[in-house]
Amino acid sequence: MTIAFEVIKECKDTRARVGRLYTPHGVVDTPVFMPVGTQATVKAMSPEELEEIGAQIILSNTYHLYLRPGAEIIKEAGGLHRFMHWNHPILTDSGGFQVFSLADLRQINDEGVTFRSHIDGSSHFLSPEKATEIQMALGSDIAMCFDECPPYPASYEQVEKAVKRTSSWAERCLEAHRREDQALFGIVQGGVFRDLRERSAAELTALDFPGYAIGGLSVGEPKRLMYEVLDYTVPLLPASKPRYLMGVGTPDALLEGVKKGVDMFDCVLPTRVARNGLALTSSGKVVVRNARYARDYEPLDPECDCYVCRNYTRAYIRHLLKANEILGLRLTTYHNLYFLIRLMAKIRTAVMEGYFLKFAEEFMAKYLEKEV
Ligand SMILES: NCc1cc(CSc2ccccc2)c2nc(N)[nH]c(=O)c2c1
Repeated sequence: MTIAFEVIKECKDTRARVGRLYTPHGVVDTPVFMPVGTQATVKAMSPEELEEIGAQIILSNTYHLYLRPGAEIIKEAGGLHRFMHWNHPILTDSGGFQVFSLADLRQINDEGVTFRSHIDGSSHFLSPEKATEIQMALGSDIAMCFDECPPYPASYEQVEKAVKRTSSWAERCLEAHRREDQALFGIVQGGVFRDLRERSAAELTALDFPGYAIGGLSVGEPKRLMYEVLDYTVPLLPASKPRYLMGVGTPDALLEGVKKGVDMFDCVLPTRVARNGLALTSSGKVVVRNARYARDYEPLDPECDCYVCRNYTRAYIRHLLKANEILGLRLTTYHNLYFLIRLMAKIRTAVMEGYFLKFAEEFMAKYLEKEV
């Protein structure tokens, strides 16, 4: 069995649950936040720092690694774990989403997608079979099906077409998948249309994947609409299998997603906003680049016990960011990842000890969406 999942504890008053995901490269406690390492690195972090922060599993990207350095090089290097010196679980996305969001798409049809590389403009073709072969070559523990994620807003017909393709492509991925030590997850599409979500979930669960992702959300729709779709989509997925909500990871969305029964999350937010000098803290977002922190000798988050908050001040980190010093980006990224990974650990404890709903309410009362 390439992957196994067990539910350890269910929450009484919500769909939240604590689980354990067994993969060839180790065990993952869920709910889990997965740092994104698109080009075989979580930007500005070394694998040792990721371990120190408590990262259990990281994400990487078929689209990017296929274009550069190429799947062959990574395969020759012994696979993605060896290549990037990360000896814990890795999940790779299938590349479809990145083609739509990054490349200048030349054509999409039932066969696959033809696109021009965002790096050098060269022409390429990705199909369910090719995306599956690339992920087998990379050797990730969890590979994702090649899907079509429609934009938001999109017409019912557009979303219906994407559901049909996503289901047909899922069968082709399953057919092409040949690695016993790698799990292939299905991805449910359907936009914000309930009947299409139901159809997509029915067609994918009929294929009996070891895990399921909910795609096509956090693509620009209002958060309350995303939550509404989650409310009726999560129950359509088998309770005994892991549920992964793709591309979602602000603190409020993590809490809401856990409450609705989601086990796995990823988001570029913590690393991306760090590059803009924004720190996630228990009282909300701190834009540490702002002049107001020039003489602030407090840590990024006075309630955080991470290496950065124990040793550096806002004033120093602001100075580094203003001076475009690499250490500024590293320290802000380290803290942001620690903050989200620590939040997930607190959530797991709260579910285990039966106070998750109270924890969620108290956290949200303090974590103001606005900048502090
Ligand atoms: N914005 C949400 C989102 C994000 C990702 C990317 S998640 C990711 C990013 C980098 C590395 C690994 C996974 C998606 N990927 C796929 N395949 N389908 C989606 O509908 C989708 C929706």
